[in-house]
Amino acid sequence: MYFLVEVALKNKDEELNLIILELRKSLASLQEKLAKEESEKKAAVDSLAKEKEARINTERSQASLSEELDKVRGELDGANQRIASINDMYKLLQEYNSSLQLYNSKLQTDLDAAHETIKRGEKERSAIVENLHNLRGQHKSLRDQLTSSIASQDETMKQKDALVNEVACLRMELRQIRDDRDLYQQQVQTLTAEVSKYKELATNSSELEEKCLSQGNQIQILHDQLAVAERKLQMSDMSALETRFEFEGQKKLINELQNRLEDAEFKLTEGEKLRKKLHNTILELKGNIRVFCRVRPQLPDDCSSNQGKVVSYPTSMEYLGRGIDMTQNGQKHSFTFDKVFMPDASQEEVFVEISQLVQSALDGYKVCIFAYGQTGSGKTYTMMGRPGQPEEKGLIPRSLEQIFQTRQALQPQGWRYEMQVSMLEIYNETIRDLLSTNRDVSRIENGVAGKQYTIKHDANGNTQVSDLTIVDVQSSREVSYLLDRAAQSRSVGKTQMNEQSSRSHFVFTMRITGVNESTEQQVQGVLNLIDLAGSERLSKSGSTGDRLKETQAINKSLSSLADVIFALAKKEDHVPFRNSKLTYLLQPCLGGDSKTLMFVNISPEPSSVGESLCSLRFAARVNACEIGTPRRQLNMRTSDSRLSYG
Ligand SMILES: Nc1ncnc2c1ncn2[C@@H]1O[C@H](COP(=O)(O)OP(=O)(O)OP(=O)(O)O)[C@@H](O)[C@H]1O
Repeated sequence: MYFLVEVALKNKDEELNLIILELRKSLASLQEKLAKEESEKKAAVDSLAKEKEARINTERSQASLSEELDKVRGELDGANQRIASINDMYKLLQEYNSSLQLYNSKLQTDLDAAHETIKRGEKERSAIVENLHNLRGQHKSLRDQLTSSIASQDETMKQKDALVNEVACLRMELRQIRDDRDLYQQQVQTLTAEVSKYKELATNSSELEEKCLSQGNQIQILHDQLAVAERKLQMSDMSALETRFEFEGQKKLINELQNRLEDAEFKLTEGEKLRKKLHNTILELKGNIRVFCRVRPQLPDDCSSNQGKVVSYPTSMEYLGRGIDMTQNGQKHSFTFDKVFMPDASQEEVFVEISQLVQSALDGYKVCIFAYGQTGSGKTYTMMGRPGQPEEKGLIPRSLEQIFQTRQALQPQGWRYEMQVSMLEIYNETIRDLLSTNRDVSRIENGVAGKQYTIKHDANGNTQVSDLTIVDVQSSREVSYLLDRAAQSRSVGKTQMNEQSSRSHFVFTMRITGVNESTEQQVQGVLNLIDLAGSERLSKSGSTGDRLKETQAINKSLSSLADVIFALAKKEDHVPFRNSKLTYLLQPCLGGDSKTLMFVNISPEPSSVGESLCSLRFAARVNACEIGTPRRQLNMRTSDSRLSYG
């Protein structure tokens, strides 16, 4: 029993040991699990802490993101607004673009039409010229016919006179004969009475009968002669009448031909005017700087040379009035410009060619005319003319007269114009105000510069020179007075500083503001007339000291002008306008939307042929320079604006 209990206990003990073992195992695994879970829990707590931190960070960043979002939203709204305004602007630009395209195509059609009209004009002109030639031929032959008919009429008249004389003689003879006849008839009557008396007395006298017979025959002959003379007289009257009719007819024909000739000549001049106008329009559309060349006549002071003539002009129709040939060392160099004025061209003829350009300053364009050429080639003569000789007034006084006359003529159409002028010179790269009442301020004393004038361009392409004297003017007489004052101001400089007027660039500016009182339109035009200093090489001028400095300054500004022209011609991105005062001042005229014309003045002297060739080559480059289409400054009435250059 005890054994059994012991076995049972042993079994139980084993069982319990097994259970304990199992429990231990499970405890170990539980402990392991617990440790794992604890580590997991720790990790979870860590991660929870991290998450919490992350959440806080996220919340923070969410808050900042919300802020940013708000900001971005604000910016987005702004951007949306900007996009809307850009869209509006885009639309506007598109509209503008399409209107520009329309305008462009209109201009193109205008250009084509202008070309067509020119072609037509040219054709008409040549037809008219041919017609005129034929008419002249007809006119000449008719004139010949007329002279021969006049001669034949004279002859006939003479014949008629002779016949009239003859008839008068015959009439006298006839009268005589008639008297004789009457006498004879009386005699015959008395004789017949006697015969009858004698017959009555029955005595026939055969002698008396014969006499009577012969006298009757004589009377018959005289009657016949009279009839013949009367017929002749009638015939000569008729032929004189015919000649008179013919003469009247030819006179009518000649009058008619003369009228046709005048008509054709009028048409020819009108056609020529139209051609010029269209040519100008084409040039404006092309946007080139126009160049006129003027050759001055030989002067008594010119040193005569045995080299012969160096300047000649082509006579072919194509180049007539536009071509010039310069011969150097036997080699001919040919140039073509918009117009070439020969030495005999008068100031009036030259002005006629630029008057339309001057006119456009009143229409609201910026106009710039400048004269370029070597010293003594006639720049000042062209621009200012000869003082005290009204016939030889230059372009500046003539332009002013025209402007004031047109101002008067436009008054009935409601236009009121205001004019302001300024005059300056650029001497040794320094601006001098020629209308300043305090002359010393702009002068260089002992190498120390006086008042400094600065040039500024505004966004509208208008140029202003600070502190420059600007004078309101009402008549061309006032401007003439100011021109005289400016000339005096220059000549004062000349005596005090031993300089010559030609050693500086002279710039005359007139700003024209026009308002139409009925349409409220406003135009702003500018007229710049510039007499440049003479271009010459240092070697030729032989300058020293102050003169050398002047020549160097002139050469610098003129070569800057050339650089600007060449950069424009090559369409370079950078145009060095700022390299000299002159080019900076002229920037709107050279690089903008103004109508610009250059006179290249040439001396006919053989000793100047080198300088002349340089000037002509420069002018040819200028002529090829495209500066864009001129723009008219036209808007509705605004407040007053002060003078500017371009
Ligand atoms: N077309 C012309 N007809 C008659 N005389 C002329 C003509 N052109 C110039 N002259 C005369 O030639 C001389 C020199 O002319 P001008 O003074 O105009 O030259 P310039 O080019 O202005 O010289 P500078 O550069 O020295 O000022 C003057 O006596 C002038 O009267």
